Amino acid sequence: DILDPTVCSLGFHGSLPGISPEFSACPLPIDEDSAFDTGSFSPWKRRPYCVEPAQDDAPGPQFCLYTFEPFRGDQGLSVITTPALAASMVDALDDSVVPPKLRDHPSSFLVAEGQRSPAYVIKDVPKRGKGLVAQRPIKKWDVVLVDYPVLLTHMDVFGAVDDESRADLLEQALQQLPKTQQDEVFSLARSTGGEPIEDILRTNIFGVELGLEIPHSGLYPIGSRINHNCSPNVFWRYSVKTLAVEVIAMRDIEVGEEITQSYVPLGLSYKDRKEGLNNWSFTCTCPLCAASKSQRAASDNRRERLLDIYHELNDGAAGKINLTEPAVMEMTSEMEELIHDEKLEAQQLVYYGVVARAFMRVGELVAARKYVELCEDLWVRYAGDDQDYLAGMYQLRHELTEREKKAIGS
Ligand SMILES: C[S@@+](CC[C@H](N)C(=O)[O-])C[C@H]1O[C@@H](n2cnc3c(N)ncnc32)[C@H](O)[C@@H]1O
Repeated sequence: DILDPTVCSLGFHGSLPGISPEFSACPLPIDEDSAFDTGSFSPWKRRPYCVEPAQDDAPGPQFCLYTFEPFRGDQGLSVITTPALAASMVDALDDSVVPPKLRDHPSSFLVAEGQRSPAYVIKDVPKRGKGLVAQRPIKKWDVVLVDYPVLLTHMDVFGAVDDESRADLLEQALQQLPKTQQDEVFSLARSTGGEPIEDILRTNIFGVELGLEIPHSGLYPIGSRINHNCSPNVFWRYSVKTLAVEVIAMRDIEVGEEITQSYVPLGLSYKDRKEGLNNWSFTCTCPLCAASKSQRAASDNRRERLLDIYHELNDGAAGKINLTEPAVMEMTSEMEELIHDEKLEAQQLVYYGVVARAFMRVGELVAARKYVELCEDLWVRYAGDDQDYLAGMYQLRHELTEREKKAIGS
């Protein structure tokens, strides 16, 4: 569907050579030169400012700074990316793409005044600087907050652009934002020392995407206040169509409980988590990391066993080893218990998928259907309205339906 003119914001029509007239409604890439030649750089606030990648690197794309204002109420947004990707995200700047449920959320910048206050407060938490704490009970799957970025930066900018040009781009990117947002950014935590803007980014950015899964870093002023926990209670749901991050509860959260996410892949052992968190330059003080050595070792054992089960089910599903139906059932219930003990609810998503495939392999289609449905329900919740993420899931359902038809026919 890359040539569908109605989906400009997900394609790269602006950069396609010989663009035909029916696609002319799609935004074209704008860089410094084209903006100068045509005198137009709408919808951006100023003429883009562009830099080339460092000379030593293989020739790469030019990166430009674009600022849009007002964005989501009276906010601003600066984006450092390629001209083609900037053109591809123009639809996302329009408030009309934001679904009503996100506009009405108490934390949304677009919410009507006088709505209920957010479900969290930002306050000091011992040993972790500031953090988000629940100020009312939050139910599993509730949207805890909705946040929009102030700065999006193409990941290659951190490697391919020389230090001076990058510092220049980042400084201008912040200067072009409204003053209140600049103050907000400069009040964010710093952890690595060195040049302040880069330190703020290193401490607070999270990975998002623009265009067709092109990695960018996102600076989200409220989302970035959420501390890390090795058994987190929320996850981030990002939408490339709106640029919104929805923070969703993955279990019930009590009043006074800290709202936490995982900065590293879920389910890692203590040693691997520590290694992963090295990139963030802090020593984790979450309850699991702060637990006694023996408690940590017991948790590591459970996490390792969980991983073993995953591999065994996966190998069985792929036909690399022979599995029996009772073995799949036994591993499935052990898996459920381990996930519960380790508070790793978000992992059910991957485990249910592999359980479904393992049951299909041993010909237990009723159980396979149950886990496909459970898995599908979770995928929809994790992916939100973004159908693109669901393709793998639909493939699994399709395979099962074919197997069921064959079983009925035989
Ligand atoms: C994205 S910020 C989170 C918000 C930050 N605490 C604040 O005051 O704004 C990441 C920084 O928070 C602190 N932090 C987050 N999770 C932590 C944890 N589990 N243990 C210790 N420090 C943590 C670290 O200093 C880290 O560099």
